[in-house]
Amino acid sequence: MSEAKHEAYGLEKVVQHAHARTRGDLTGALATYIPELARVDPERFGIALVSVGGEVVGVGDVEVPFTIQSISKALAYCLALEAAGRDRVLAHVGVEPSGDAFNAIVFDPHTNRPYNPMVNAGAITVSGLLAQALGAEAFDVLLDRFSAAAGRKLGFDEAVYRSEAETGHRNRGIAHLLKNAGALEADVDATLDLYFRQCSILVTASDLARMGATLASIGENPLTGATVFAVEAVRGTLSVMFTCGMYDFAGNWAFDVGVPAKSGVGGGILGVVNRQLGIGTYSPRLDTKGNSVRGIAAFRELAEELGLHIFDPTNRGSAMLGAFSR
Ligand SMILES: NC(=O)CC[C@H](N)C(=O)O
Repeated sequence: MSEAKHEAYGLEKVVQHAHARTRGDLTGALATYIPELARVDPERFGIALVSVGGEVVGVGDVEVPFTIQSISKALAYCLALEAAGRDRVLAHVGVEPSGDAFNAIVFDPHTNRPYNPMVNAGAITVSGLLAQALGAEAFDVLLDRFSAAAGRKLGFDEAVYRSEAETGHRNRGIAHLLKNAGALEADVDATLDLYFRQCSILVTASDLARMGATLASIGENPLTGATVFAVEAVRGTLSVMFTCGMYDFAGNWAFDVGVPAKSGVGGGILGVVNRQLGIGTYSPRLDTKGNSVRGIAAFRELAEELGLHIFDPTNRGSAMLGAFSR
């Protein structure tokens, strides 16, 4: 599409087209490791965009709540960089892509630390750092901060939390191995409790887009004006989202879509177009790596249509939204 045509169509039309072109892909499967995730409506599909100038576009099921799951890893890492400090966080969790599945039981052999905070081993270590730094208040602080990033008070799915806690033997195994390796200092049970709780926070595609916009505007929520995260923490978070956010699909994603992102097995993807846009998608059917099939397809379409790839010289996202006009 030419630039002129884009402007005539407007961003809403571009998003509508991305939704229409990708909604027919019914491949993939719901997560089934807990009954609550296997019960969600597989047809749901929403795409939401929020600019750093505060413009909002939503198409499809953008107000349907689902559990944030692994997308919490990105925001928890951002909070840990602040609460525990950069050096302490880096001493416990690396920043190298692992190339392994999200729940792999593998640590960096050079450091005996988890590879990065975007896979379970690293995220559990981050939850431990938060549990230590914030004590019994850790979950409340985390939920408040996630809520501030979304610009509204977020809820929590008690049933998902209970199921995660009851069935999370692999995560328990990982936590004990982290403790054995010295990467995890905090109490194993307190750490896992925080990890399972943070995975069970309820969000919508619109929330993810607003959270993304908060990261895109370097920590300030563009809709509320609140300063949610420190600049340094956002920089570190976006870096690991870019290199590790899509698990063992991260390289492919960086090549094709080219924006920092984080996915979760609840079906959400949060994407950040630096200094321009937050993008949130929801579609619960997952591919074999645990990423939303239609979410990936929608991001590919948007990246192509709007030139969102970090190295794409034809970026048109901000021009269309007037994102730099304020
Ligand atoms: N990839 C994910 O979203 C994984 C989250 C899930 N609760 C787990 O820890 O296994």
